[in-house]
Amino acid sequence: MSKGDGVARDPKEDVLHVEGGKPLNGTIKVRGAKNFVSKAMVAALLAPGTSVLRNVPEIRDVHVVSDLLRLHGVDVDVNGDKGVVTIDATNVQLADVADVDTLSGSSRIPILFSGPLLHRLGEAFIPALGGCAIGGRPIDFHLDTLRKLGATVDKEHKDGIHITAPNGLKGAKIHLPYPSVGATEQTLLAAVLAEGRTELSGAATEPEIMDLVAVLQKMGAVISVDVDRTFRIEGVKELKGYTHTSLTDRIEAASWASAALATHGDIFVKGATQPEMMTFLNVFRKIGGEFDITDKGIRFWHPGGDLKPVALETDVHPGFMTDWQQPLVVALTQANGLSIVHETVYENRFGFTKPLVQMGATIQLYRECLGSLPCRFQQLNHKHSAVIFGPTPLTGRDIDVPDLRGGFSHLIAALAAKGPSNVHGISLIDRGYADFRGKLEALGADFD
Ligand SMILES: CC(=O)N[C@H]1[C@@H](OP(=O)(O)OP(=O)(O)OC[C@H]2O[C@@H](n3ccc(=O)[nH]c3=O)[C@H](O)[C@@H]2O)O[C@H](CO)[C@@H](O)[C@@H]1O
Ligand SMILES: C=C(OP(=O)(O)O)C(=O)O
Repeated sequence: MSKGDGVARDPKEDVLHVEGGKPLNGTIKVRGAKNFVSKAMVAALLAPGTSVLRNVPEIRDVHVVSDLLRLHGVDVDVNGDKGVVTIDATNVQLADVADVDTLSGSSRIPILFSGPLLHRLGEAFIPALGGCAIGGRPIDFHLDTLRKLGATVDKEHKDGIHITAPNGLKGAKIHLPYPSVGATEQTLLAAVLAEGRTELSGAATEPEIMDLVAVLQKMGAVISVDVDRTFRIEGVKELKGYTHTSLTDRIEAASWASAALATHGDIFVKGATQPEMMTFLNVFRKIGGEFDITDKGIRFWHPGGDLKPVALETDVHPGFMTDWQQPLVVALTQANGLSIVHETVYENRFGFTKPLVQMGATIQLYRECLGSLPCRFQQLNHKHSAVIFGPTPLTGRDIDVPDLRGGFSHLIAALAAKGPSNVHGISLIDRGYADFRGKLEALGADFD
């Protein structure tokens, strides 16, 4: 994640002193998904009128998207306590590009404004994007999709990438070379109001995308989904505002589950739901973690004794999510034997393991695909496979948070380690983990 995200911080205060070695025990509540809520907020831009989103987490990405919407003349009210965001997109205007650029540095969401702005205003700018620095994160699929729908993309414009569609967008046949979450959402947000039919094959089908489809359907869109990753979108003439409750953040839930394993703890994650977490739960069980699913949430705990190693590959849904990988790797440092993790979604998502090694973990990175199938990164020289040998005691130290999930992983490592750690750049975690300090307190962590 870009550290230039427009939030001024005093480095001396942006640090957590952690006294590790204590199990995390207790109950916490997880709200809506970072990777859905931000997209649903952009969807509101498609329709004049008011949209209401519930179960919204108090994370920085929500504020970034709120401010971006406001820069476009949209009325946004965020009630953090209640977790309700109300958006009135009756008025929409083109924002000042420099202002958007200043804000957009911490998130990848601004690119998703393209379709709605093209429909409402006939033009859009794509600012410099942020998001976690875990790979090159190109936007070629997004631009190709917009071109196929009839937009003109000018990469030479003095203010950045300028997109226009003076004659509106028209339905098209689009195939994604890889099931990209963002490019699938880009297509949905652009095609719902395009003239005619759009067929999107090779699409991603993450639960957060399906919740976005639910929101769009509430707004008046006609979208069908086939089992073979094909979406069919019948363009409609207009949409209206929606009221919707976000699905739970399955990444945050899995992160706390990993924290329970790594610290020998017992955490009840209120709000966690089984269907979106099935793949994670299978792996959690294979490692030796215990869980109990109730109507209110899922309890995760370390039952004592040895944890078992696993071999896993990250993948698009319904595979094992890449965003689950980093926190789980910390737990795997405590499993008895060799675990193998093949990261197939991002080419550069193991940088966070270096501080873990300095804390005592044994983790070796490989350029080869150490999985059942070669991935897109085969022969590309990226260290995208990790072999973790455990159990290794971890010792506290000074750590610099590199990105959102890597940062949470370092926090877990510090909590599992013997002795004190200083985790620097801790506010990066606020982008995706609501009130993590309050939750740590509720779980009995020793920190200040
Ligand atoms: C805000 C948000 O929802 N972020 C999530 C979203 O990111 P995001 O939508 O950015 O991730 P994508 O699914 O698009 O990226 C997956 C892969 O496709 C590649 N790619 C993507 C677009 C493109 O135009 N060209 C291209 O080559 C990327 O470099 C990456 O290797 O999905 C990821 C995969 O589940 C998650 O890790 C992120 O947490
Ligand atoms: C990679 C992530 O997010 P983003 O796409 O916002 O950088 C994440 O949430 O782990």
